Amino acid sequence: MREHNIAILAGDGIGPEVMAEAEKVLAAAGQQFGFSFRAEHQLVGGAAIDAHGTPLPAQTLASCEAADAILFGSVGGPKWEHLPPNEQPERGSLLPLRKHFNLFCNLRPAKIHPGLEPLSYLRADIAAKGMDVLVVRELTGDIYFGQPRGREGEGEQEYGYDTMRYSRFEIRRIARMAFDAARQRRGRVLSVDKANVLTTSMLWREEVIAIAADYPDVTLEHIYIDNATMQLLRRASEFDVILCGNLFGDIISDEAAMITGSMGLLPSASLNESGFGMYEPAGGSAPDIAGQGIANPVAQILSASLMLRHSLGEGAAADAIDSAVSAALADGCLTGELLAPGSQQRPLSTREMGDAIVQRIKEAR
Ligand SMILES: NC(=O)C1=CN([C@@H]2O[C@H](COP(=O)(O)OP(=O)(O)OC[C@H]3O[C@@H](n4cnc5c(N)ncnc54)[C@H](O)[C@@H]3O)[C@@H](O)[C@H]2O)C=CC1
Ligand SMILES: CC(C)CC(=O)C(=O)O
Ligand SMILES: [Mg+2]
Repeated sequence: MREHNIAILAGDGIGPEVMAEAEKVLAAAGQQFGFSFRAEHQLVGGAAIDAHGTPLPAQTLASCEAADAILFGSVGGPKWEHLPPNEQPERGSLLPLRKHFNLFCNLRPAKIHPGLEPLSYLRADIAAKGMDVLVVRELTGDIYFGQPRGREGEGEQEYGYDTMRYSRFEIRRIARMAFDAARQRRGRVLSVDKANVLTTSMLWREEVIAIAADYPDVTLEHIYIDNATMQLLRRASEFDVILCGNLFGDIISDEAAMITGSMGLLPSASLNESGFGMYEPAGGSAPDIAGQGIANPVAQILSASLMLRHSLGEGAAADAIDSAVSAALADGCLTGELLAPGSQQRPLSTREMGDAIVQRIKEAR
């Protein structure tokens, strides 16, 4: 039997709740498709601060380094917001993990599944046309990592600053990922920038155009970020691959999630050049619903599916998970945030949603 070695970092808030369901689904898929896992569970983020005084303990990093892939939940929450910025869960664990493993390529696939249009926050006639986008977000550069950054001055004169920065190399590298992905899809790349204002974006646009020359079969268009957020609402069905820097990709992927129906539906894969990856929901630790057993586990489960596909060579099992998720949703298995206001339907708990997906994986063979 094939054995995969994975590091599981559930993190904070809803992280552990949805991770438990992803692990159940992985075990069921392994049983069906003849593989098993050696999983190391490690603390990260606020949970690691509470236990070890640091958001990314050496032991957690060592487990990740030894693993074939990392399955990540989410980190952060009000409990740790008083800490100095670099010691908080997000800047002290998530961003360093992305940088440490050079996970420059973040893939966020967002789709309105046929039949699930009513879940979308789009107007019905627009949702009816569907949406199937892949946000390709650069993940290790931009204003999230650029130096210098800081705070200086005092009183009313105190100011904060960050540096938006991209090298030609970084832009070309992520642009190639987007064009390659478009070749496997509908052959269209929409590059998002703010080249009417930002110097970084001017370089971004120049380099994306240069890379496009190697992909004559792919159509390239450019759009400013402000217009992109509104066009996505107006004509979501026309978008294919959306290529973005780190900041704009962060923003537009949350919008794409809500077009499918919920933050809790959007998975992501963060990959480096050798195909090593960390897999995590696009959303965060959702402190507003944590601890209630009501979070939607689908984004975590679909992230596990992306892990099987991109890092572990288990494409058939990934297909089975994706189909089971679609089938469960189509059968009306819905967690609370997916129900329309005033709906009389009983929402499924996190665990019941996981069970519904496991059941459909087992029935599929
Ligand atoms: N990758 C990560 O670890 C991320 C961490 N964060 C952190 O998470 C914390 C909360 O951030 P927010 O801005 O509130 O964003 P969030 O994504 O955690 O939550 C935004 C909204 O979406 C809902 N939501 C998110 N996931 C859901 C799920 N699986 N099922 C149902 N509803 C879901 C939440 O209940 C909330 O109403 C912050 O500390 C933030 O820094 C935020 C984004 C990503
Ligand atoms: C800490 C943030 C950069 C995480 C986030 O919002 C994301 O990756 O989508
Ligand atoms: Mg985000």
